[in-house]
Amino acid sequence: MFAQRFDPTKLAVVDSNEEKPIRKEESPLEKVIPLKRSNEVESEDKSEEEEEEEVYGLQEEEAENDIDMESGMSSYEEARIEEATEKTVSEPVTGKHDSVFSRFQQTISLQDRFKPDDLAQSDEDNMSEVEQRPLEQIPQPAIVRNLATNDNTSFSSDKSTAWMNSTKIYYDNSMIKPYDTYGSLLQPKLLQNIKKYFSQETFPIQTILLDTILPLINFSWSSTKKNFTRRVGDILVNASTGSGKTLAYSIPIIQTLSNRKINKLRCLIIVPTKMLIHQVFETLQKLSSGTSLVISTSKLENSLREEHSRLLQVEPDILIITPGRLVDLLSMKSISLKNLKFLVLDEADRLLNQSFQNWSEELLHSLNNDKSQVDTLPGNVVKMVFSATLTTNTEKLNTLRLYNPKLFLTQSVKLYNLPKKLQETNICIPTAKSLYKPLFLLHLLKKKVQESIDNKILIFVKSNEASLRLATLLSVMAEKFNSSTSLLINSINSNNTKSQNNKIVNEFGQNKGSSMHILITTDLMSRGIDINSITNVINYDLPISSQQYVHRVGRTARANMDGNAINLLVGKGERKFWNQQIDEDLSRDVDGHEVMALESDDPTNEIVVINEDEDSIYKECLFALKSQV
Ligand SMILES: Nc1ncnc2c1ncn2[C@@H]1O[C@H](COP(=O)(O)OP(=O)(O)OP(=O)(O)O)[C@@H](O)[C@H]1O
Repeated sequence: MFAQRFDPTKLAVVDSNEEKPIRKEESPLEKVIPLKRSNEVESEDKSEEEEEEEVYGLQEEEAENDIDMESGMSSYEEARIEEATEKTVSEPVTGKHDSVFSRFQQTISLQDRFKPDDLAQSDEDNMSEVEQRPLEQIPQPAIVRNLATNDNTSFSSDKSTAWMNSTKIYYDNSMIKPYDTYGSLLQPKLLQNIKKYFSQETFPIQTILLDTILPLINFSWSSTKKNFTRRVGDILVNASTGSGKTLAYSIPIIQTLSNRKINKLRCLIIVPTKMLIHQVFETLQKLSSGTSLVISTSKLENSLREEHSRLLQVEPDILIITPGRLVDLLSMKSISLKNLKFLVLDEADRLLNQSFQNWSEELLHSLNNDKSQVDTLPGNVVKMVFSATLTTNTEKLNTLRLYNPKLFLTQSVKLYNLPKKLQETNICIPTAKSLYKPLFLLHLLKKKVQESIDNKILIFVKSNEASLRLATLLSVMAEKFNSSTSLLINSINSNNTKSQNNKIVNEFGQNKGSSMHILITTDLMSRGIDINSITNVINYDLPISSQQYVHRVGRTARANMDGNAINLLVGKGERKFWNQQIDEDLSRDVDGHEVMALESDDPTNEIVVINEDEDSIYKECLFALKSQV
């Protein structure tokens, strides 16, 4: 009945026989992946969603039969899960169920012991964690990639067929050109808006995409509206964080639709979080200014009924929406996909990992139904799949039933690319000194203040509780160590209401002032958030995967600007985890930076040196914290 017990002693040891460059600090160990790692990445997304609802308080603002927008579950499903959860928890456990129930509790507690508590999940997640599946083998982790070869398809063994069948189009960071070179391919008004609101020059991913598909789009749209989508084909983009993906997909869409005569829903843009809806909307509004295009967003604070009537009154050309709300609108026939030409999945790997309500199947089912009236052939919509950590090794891309896909990527040996102006630093703390980690963080922040008061720092921790606790302790320490004037410390956590958290994020984005602004948050801020002035990202707690690392550090060094990522690594275990489970997957641009490692026994490393006075003041702060949190 329950998923097979997770036995940590049976960690999957994957023996990578292939010769691979042995890193100087790494002995020739076998690569070890915890049994649940691949699922953890999956559940990481669910827990982020749950966290999102919690932190943004989406649940309490739901109208009666609306849905949890982030989780994507309809109220019906939620009720079922709650009922099942209540039943499990409140039902008196009679004798005959005792042993089953206690085994279930043991399994959960055992899994939690081995799962970073940032995956501390709400009941729904635990319910989804205990999948109703026959007692068969738990899916083994994906085969470890052989990184020794230079062939960037070296990990092709675990790639989806969609990825394998795609036409690969490589680009590199040198591909930058003035937008004026597209004068003959772009509507004059669109070109004017790009240069007015964004830039005179392209970013590499924009160059390669516009060079490849603008001629196709312009020719196909003018010659055959019906086969236009098949002439263009589907588009997969794997491009680093902050590389301008939003603009890359928005420009071809506005270029195509600004010629339309009547407003019909021709473009659906699906994003995983509420914050991203607003960000994409702003980009499209700027690009389409001066046109009659109708761009709508799914207002998550509106009730489903209001949204339904609004969409029936005015059909938008472009709708930006989260998966959960999309499924409900489709089931209520609030929108028709009959005229759809573009389907965009932004942060696609995160979206495809969101399994709630099986949104992708629901979407494709509705698309086939609605399209059956006008075009039943494959390739009747241009699907655009974008991410900095695009899923390569799951069947999830196949569920999209891609048509003649083009895959845009850079030549890199590893799985993910980091922004080329990102400087990473590892601060290695011996386990014996881990008690002083908050004090080392204060030393680091004071050092950043000395470098520049304009520093804006995002600190990632593993859970809501850690965010609240660290913010409180830091504030106490800043006062005791006379640094409170120069540090403005805020935290995103579930103790705040949704509007308080939104206000904190907005202030952090606009912060101008005499003190350095510090925001402590969990991974809900790691996806797509575009605050270009973040100068430093500090991983106070390590992320649980290289994918999460890429999105966290991608909050800085955006749009070709400089940025710093600092990782606090406690003990040999975290150093090994960083080397083997994070660093192994990362490509750094040829003219990018090398990772710096500050060793705690390095006398010049003032961050981890403590004098006696500091020691006693710090202990006073810990004591004071006990009374506050
Ligand atoms: N050609 C350009 N020149 C200068 N800035 C640009 C250009 N294109 C986009 N930008 C800016 O770069 C920033 C990052 O863009 P965007 O958010 O689209 O990146 P992204 O690749 O989607 O990042 P993430 O993967 O984190 O979502 C935005 O502020 C955007 O306005």
